[in-house]
Amino acid sequence: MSTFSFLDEKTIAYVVSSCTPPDAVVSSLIEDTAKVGELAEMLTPIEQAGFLHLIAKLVAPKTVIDVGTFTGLSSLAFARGLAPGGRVITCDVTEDWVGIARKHWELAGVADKIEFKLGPGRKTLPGLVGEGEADLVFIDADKTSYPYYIDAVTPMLRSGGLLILDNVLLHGTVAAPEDVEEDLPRYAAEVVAGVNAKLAVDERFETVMLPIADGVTLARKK
Ligand SMILES: C[S@@+](CC[C@H](N)C(=O)[O-])C[C@H]1O[C@@H](n2cnc3c(N)ncnc32)[C@H](O)[C@@H]1O
Repeated sequence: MSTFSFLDEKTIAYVVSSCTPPDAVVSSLIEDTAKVGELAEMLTPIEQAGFLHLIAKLVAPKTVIDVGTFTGLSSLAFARGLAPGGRVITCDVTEDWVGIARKHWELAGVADKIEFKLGPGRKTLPGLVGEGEADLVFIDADKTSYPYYIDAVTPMLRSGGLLILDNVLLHGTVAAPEDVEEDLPRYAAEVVAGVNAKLAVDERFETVMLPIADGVTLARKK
């Protein structure tokens, strides 16, 4: 499975081997995801999944919103770090891979803590307004909708809550979107570069960008 990193393969392997190893459930989820073919590269890299899990344990959220379910690894990482009685609400535009997700949520004993909503994030997120405040939001779906997603979830995020954005470096293209030849990747790079620039000066948040995997931004709502 090839998930993007700025590090060379040897160094990635070293990083992964220096983290707590995945347990049997996560290993099985990775194996099942590899069988979906090329799209397996959408899976959150294993070292990033460990990072998200640790963040959840530190925050001990009651409500997590996870935009972009795929085979369920990020939701699993969050569900295992919830406060007692907490839940993860996750959405995806397709249910093609939710079978893999549900199988592993069951195996981990967290299926009852994760609610999957089918539909585009732009439709699903406004419907979450009545669900109470969120403590943690992870955005990892279509990159060109990031500005919309941030606007939609910011009012739902409690003060002190954490917004996490994935792929904020977009393979490095965000530093110079004008150098990207193809139209759609260039547009995505422009959009994400705009998000990064705006968030860095957004006074509602304290923001750090981490060069882990394809870039992860943590923004704490003041
Ligand atoms: C990078 S994957 C998510 C990876 C996942 N978070 C994990 O931990 O492995 C992106 C997911 O976003 C979904 N997606 C794409 N466009 C979407 C949209 N408009 N609304 C909701 N989900 C979308 C894709 O179907 C895909 O499953």
